[in-house]
Amino acid sequence: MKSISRDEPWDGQDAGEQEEKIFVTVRVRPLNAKEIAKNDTSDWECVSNNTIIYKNALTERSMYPNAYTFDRVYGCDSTTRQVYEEGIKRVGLSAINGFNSSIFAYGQTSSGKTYTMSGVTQYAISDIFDHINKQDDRELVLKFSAIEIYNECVRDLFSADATLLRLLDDPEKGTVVDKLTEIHLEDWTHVMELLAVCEAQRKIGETSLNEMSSRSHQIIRLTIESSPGEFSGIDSASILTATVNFIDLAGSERASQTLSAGKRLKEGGHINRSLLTLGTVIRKLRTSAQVNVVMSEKTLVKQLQREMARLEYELKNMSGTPNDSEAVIKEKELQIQKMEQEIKDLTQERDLARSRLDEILRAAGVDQNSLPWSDSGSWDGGSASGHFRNGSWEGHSTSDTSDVAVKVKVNAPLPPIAPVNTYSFPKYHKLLNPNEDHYVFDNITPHEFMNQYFGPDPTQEWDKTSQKARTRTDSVDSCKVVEECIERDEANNVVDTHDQNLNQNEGDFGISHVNQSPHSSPEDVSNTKTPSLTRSTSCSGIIEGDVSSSSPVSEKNVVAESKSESDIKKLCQQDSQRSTASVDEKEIQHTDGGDEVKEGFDYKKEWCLVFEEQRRKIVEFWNECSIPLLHRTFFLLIKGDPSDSVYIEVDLRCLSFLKKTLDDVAR
Ligand SMILES: Nc1ncnc2c1ncn2[C@@H]1O[C@H](COP(=O)(O)OP(=O)(O)OP(=O)(O)O)[C@@H](O)[C@H]1O
Repeated sequence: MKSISRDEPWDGQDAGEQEEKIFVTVRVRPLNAKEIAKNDTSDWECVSNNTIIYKNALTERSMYPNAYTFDRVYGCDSTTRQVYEEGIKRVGLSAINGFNSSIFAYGQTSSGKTYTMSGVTQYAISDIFDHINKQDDRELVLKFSAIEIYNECVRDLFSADATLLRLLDDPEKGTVVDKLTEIHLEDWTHVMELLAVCEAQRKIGETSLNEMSSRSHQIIRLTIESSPGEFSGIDSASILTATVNFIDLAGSERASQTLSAGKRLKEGGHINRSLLTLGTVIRKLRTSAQVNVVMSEKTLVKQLQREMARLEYELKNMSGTPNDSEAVIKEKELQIQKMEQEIKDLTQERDLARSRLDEILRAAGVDQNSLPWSDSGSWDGGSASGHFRNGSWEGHSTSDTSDVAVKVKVNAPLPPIAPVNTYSFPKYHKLLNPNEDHYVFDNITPHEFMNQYFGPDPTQEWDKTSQKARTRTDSVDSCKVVEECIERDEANNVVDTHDQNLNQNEGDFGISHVNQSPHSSPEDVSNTKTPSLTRSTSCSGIIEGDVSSSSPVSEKNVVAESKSESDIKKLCQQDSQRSTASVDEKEIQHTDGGDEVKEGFDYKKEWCLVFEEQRRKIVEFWNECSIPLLHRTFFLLIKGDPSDSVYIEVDLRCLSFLKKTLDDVAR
């Protein structure tokens, strides 16, 4: 049972003082004779004045709450008088004060709507009559009309013929029923007669659930016209009108339960559809969405349009403040809007970064003329300067104690994962800082540069993998050779300022000075001697120095063939001249004696593993971040050449940064 009341007040009442409210009550019908005979029990129980619980926790309903709260609930021992007095009366009588109001009975078939509504209607009209009799300053006229909506058709319950009525839109009154009979109420006996006619005229039918089931929606409308009394002195033209609707809706029903077929089934379809529409319209009114025109065309909704408008007002202005759930929904909507905006901004930033990166890579390829985009998996040689040369990697290694640079030439390709101070990015450097010959960017190493601009290295985890791969005995051996060579040079005090200059000017594209890096620490230094570092592992035991040609390389050989400082200088110069020489990956060249030591380190295998892992990760990121196809095509250029590792790393960092940002936003 639902009652609504609101409209213009009269009798000098202030609308603001009037409480506008939707009052919802529930009444439980007692078991009928049939149900008692079947030993049925009621599933519902009123546990307080406003809470009702569902006792039978069937699996079907286990998803739903079992306690419901309303303005008022009434058990099966309640009387209609009680139901009327404790809530509905105030709403019904509000029409006397100029407030339009409606009293709905809504519920499942055979739940007792007609039983309760007929009683409520009588009590309300009776009370209105009483009030009119007491009123002396205004003249009140009561008009009575009744319609039923049956199978989407409107019928006048006081019309002799069965002519269907049309609904018209009046600019002032809203929806009106054309040619509807309105009867002036004379007295209480007259009321009872009219109510009896309505009952007799209304379509009822027998279903398995209700012998006298209402098959139509019934609306009894009582219109109260108030005009100033003969001696009131107020302008007689000011007639005020208010209406109260008593709406007994047909009950919703399941065809399976009502066992309806044929005509009953058709009626049931109309009833359910119209009730569904009514519910949808009310729900939409609440969310301030515009009610669909098609829905408004439904007869029941159209007829109740004024009530709908009032309902909308009530729902939106409930006690002046939105209820909790509405506030939460609004808050969430705002959050969603904000997040959508953030995602939009981030997407733009990402696209911008992507296009810049693409430009950089393109430009780098043009400038260097040496991008290894060939299937051969190795560098072609050519004009590559600085760090990469003829498929080799060159750099200077220094000890933090002596600052002596020992030039190391590595024939093996650059391993894919480079720890701190081991990568160099001549291409980026040249592009971003073309006037500088050194990779150092405001005194930061390329790796720091990468960290600064592309975020932390997402491949740190893979370092472990690659480290594992590199901890093979042969790698260890080869690294030992490098370390021993360095130590040997230190021991021989081959310190020369010229060499230092040489180191700074020529070789810094390679290994950065450990003691120059802000991140350098004793640990870093010691790390440079572990096989896990790129410098060591990628050396593949190839040292431009006095390394014995015998294999495995022994300490003895290294010591015996240590270089003098002039030798080192010479080596550096030779190296820089030999920029176009082709070098076999698996050969070790001794520049002094021309001896060749062949090593069988298969770094390609390792690289393949790591490359596969990186590629997998990149594809993962693509999918997680919904990277556009255009960007993905960039990866087609990466054929798995170890020297591509720098591009892969850049890509990974960008993607991981993007992923992290998106995750943060999502959180
Ligand atoms: N509170 C009540 N006390 C006693 N009997 C009741 C009560 N409510 C309903 N009944 C009885 O239950 C039966 C069904 O009631 P009613 O016809 O009012 O249901 P309804 O909801 O209008 O059904 P429908 O939607 O099918 O028209 C009737 O016989 C009615 O007398």
